[in-house]
Amino acid sequence: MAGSYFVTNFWTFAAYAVVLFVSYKAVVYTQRLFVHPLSKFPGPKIMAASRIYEFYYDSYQHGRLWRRLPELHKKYGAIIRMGPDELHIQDSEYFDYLFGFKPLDKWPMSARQFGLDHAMFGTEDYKLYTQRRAAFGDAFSRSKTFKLQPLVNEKTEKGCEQIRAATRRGGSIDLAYLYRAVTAEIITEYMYGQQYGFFEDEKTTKGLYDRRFDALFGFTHLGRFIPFWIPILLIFARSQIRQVLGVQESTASMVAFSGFADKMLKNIVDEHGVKEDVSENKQYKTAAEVYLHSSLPVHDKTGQSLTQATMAAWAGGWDTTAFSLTQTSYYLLRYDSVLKKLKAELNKAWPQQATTPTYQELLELPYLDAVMKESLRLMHGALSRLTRMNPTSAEQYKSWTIPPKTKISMSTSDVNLDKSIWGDDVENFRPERWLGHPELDKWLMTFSKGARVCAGQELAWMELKLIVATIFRKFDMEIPSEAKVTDADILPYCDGFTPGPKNYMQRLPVVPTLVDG
Ligand code: HEM
Repeated sequence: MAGSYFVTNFWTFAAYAVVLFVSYKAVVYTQRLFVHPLSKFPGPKIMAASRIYEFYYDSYQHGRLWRRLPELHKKYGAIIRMGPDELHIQDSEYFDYLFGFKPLDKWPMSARQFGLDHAMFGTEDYKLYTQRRAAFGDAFSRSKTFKLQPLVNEKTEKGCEQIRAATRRGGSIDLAYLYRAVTAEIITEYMYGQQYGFFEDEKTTKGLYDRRFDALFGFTHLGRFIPFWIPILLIFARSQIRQVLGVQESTASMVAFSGFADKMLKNIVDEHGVKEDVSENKQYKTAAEVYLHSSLPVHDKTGQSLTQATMAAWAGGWDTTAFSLTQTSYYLLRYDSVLKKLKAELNKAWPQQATTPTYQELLELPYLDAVMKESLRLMHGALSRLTRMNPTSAEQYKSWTIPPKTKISMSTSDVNLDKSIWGDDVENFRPERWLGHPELDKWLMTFSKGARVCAGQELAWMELKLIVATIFRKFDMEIPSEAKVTDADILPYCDGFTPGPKNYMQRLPVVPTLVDG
């Protein structure tokens, strides 16, 4: 008797709960659609009511919202309501304005999407952000970057040695992997003062940029819906799921690297100590040391805070650059006329390949510059929309007044693919469009803009030019037809914040031969 009483009551309670939940949701959706301060803004009703549309395109379809948004703009205009509290604007002039030096916050959900609350990337508040950015001092400045040229050359030479080995055995080598090893070694040594062994451990290196596992579970985008889960997932569930699925150990190597970073940081702290005083005026070797000797409070320079701050800058500093290097090499090997022009310019500027050109010399080469800019334009930097929020005042976009606390998002890809700037062949790789047009530089948004512009862009530029010039001056290469490399292996397709190709992991096998002279 007591059992059936309990069951009856359970179902009554469950029915009430469902009715209550549905009524609550109906009230919320009605409020969002008809009473909300953003209800007058155009856009699909489903996006105004909930974030399910975003979830479908980004988590379920593995990062495809970035390609859907331009279609929505075509239908609804330059400003659309793309979430209950979010507006997305497609207007290159306005990008320049909003992402300039306005003291705006970042939307908390996008700031925390990788669980890096203590890093620059994860900092919402504008003031705190500028303090954390200042903590890296001149570590990523142009003048400091110039001093890193021997480091870049040394790691590039290590890469060349691997290509030479491939020529000796008459086989192929995967440039996508090789570039990751080069850029990861550069940023690891510059950040932590030690090598990790990316060249020696191909499996680990590939594990770091293999996005299949993340795509399967939609990790990158889940972080924008449930950010507090991400650190926990990364530390525990990831390795559990990996074991259950029998996925290769290399997919967990980010965790392994984190352990390595902690050890390096401990060494640095033991050696230098953590000080709040920056007046010492000392030449610090690594970016982590610069950070440690900043005026940030001690709690920002110890434990998880220190690991996150340095790991975030480290993580932003190699796959991005290597993705762009791989994409550039693919374009060069696909467009013979572009390759010939570049080689002619390099051969003239650098007649003896046994010598090493300086970065300053490479800066004088217009065609190299045009090739790199064109490849970066089509790479976009971040495929995810970037967000800003004014916590206290309204923002104005044309006749639209945007209430305070509204998330305003914009996409670098919208500017990089704006036909009114680049012309109708905007999707094509055509370096010539840059020649004699310095006014176009302002529209290259791949490193974003203003106060939160990519901190490492000077280092990225130096790596891109030195590595491409060196590899293409010293080697001829071709993509073996049996490797069946297509755009799906190389070009930006999935938004994993930074770009990923359709097949989740870049690969570019090439058969190299040595160039004479
Ligand atoms: C081709 C190479 C690169 C591209 C396309 C790129 C692109 C970007 C973009 C678009 C952002 C802005 C993200 C945002 O607004 O949330 C960013 C931020 C950042 N980048 Fe890069 N990056 C590159 C290389 C590097 C390198 C070599 C470093 C070296 C340390 C680096 C360090 C950072 C850091 C620390 C941030 C965070 C700044 C912040 O959150 O405000 N990046 N990068």
